[in-house]
Amino acid sequence: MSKEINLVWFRNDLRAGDNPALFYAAEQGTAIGIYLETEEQRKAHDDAACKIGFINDNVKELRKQLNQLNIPLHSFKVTDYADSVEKLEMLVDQFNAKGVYFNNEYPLNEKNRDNQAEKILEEKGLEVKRFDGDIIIPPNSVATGKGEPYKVFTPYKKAWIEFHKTQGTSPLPIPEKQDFKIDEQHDYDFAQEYRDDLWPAGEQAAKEKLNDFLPKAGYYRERRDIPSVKGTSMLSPYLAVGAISAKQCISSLLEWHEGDEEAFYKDTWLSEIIWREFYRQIIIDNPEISKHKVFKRDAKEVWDGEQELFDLWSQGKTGFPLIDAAMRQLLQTGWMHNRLRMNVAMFLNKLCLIDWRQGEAFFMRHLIDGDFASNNGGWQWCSSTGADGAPYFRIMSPNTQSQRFDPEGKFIRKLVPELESLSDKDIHCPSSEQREKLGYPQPIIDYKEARKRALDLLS
Ligand SMILES: Cc1cc2nc3c(=O)[nH]c(=O)nc-3n(C[C@H](O)[C@H](O)[C@H](O)COP(=O)(O)OP(=O)(O)OC[C@H]3O[C@@H](n4cnc5c(N)ncnc54)[C@H](O)[C@@H]3O)c2cc1C
Repeated sequence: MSKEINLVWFRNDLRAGDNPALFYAAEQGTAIGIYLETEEQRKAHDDAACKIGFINDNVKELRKQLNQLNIPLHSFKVTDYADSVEKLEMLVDQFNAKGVYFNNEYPLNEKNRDNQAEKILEEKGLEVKRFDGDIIIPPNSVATGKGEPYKVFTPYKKAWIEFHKTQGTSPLPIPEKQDFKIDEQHDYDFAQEYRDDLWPAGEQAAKEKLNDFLPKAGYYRERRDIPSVKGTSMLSPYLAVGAISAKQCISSLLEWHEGDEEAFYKDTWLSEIIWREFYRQIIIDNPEISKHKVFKRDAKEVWDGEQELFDLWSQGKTGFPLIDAAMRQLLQTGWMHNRLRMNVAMFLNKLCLIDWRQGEAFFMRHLIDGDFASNNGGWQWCSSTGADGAPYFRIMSPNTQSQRFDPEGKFIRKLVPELESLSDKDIHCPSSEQREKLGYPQPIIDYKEARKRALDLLS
């Protein structure tokens, strides 16, 4: 007797390992993979061309991986989320499927799309199964003593760890090879350019990146703030498209700690993965964030800076070497170091008084790891409007940060070559004459004045 067909609707979970929707669909019957590229929705969400290109290649790598298990993967172009639900309905009929399996996505548009798909498919008599593959502990697993969602990271992290101890860390394996003959597979190619030398696509490549990083995990705490050093994992693009799961990452981290749970739960890198979980829980609890609202309802929003400042910031022409180096890193690679993301965000928002939402959208349009929850969380943290955000008076000084985290100007020299010849001291803040001689812009703001203005407005 032939097994029932279940469609697996892939979205930001482009992997075969630790993929609950795929695993259980295959366990229950014959799995057929579907990927729907929503062109218009991507524009509406400001997704970067480099991220779209990376997704395209990850879909192709996933197809290769699945085909070895006799699981086909059909990819199609649709316009928006409403269209993707209609397409799914058609595919269900075409494949005579009994069920549709997928892993939840948490931003509001995606949640609405999924609820709509579930309703329509269930009305057609299909079995719809939803899983949580993008988060390690299921949504709403932890709450404060009053039963409310956490708004502050440290107690959230503590509760997260306690919950996690009861849950275990084993990721799901890849499904067993199925008995199915693949005929033709529909392929929609939406290739775009991205730095595939830095981020080769696929789950295998993601695992190799993780394995390169783990031996250095012991130095993460001391190196993670130095942009000239490869001190962080650079796994964010893979996590954003789901080529690797956060659970797979931390299970390897526990192995690296040789199963020593005490050391594992104290690990700084684990803490960063928990920040990712925290921001996901924040958008689950606060759907209005997906509609561009601030988390802290009483936060002051005083953003009336000149648009020209935004334009110069976005081109890496602020006259502040560290800020310009950071923005050029983003424009050239699609990625920016975390310390620099904080610096450029505070610079734009607090010192230039530009609405953080403009910076948030610019980041999405250029980041290969663009992720709504983490990006919004990061921007609202920096602008002091977010959950457990920086206090309003915390404004990073670009020159002090530059001296502290790039003391010899190694990072600046690489990204702002016109300053290469300057001494380690001068490179952080060249004199007016040096700027003129080297063709480097004068500072677009006076730091001290801008800082004072921000403090007056925000206090
Ligand atoms: C203004 C701003 C915008 C940001 N936008 C994004 C974004 O769009 N996408 C994104 O993935 N991260 C974003 N971050 C968080 C962080 O900068 C990146 O995750 C990190 O730089 C990625 O590099 P990595 O993979 O080497 O990180 P590692 O230091 O190796 O950390 C491992 C993983 O933990 C997660 N992580 C680390 N730091 C954070 C953090 N502060 N918040 C949430 N998750 C974190 C990421 O998934 C990361 O890949 C933003 C931060 C700020 C301040």
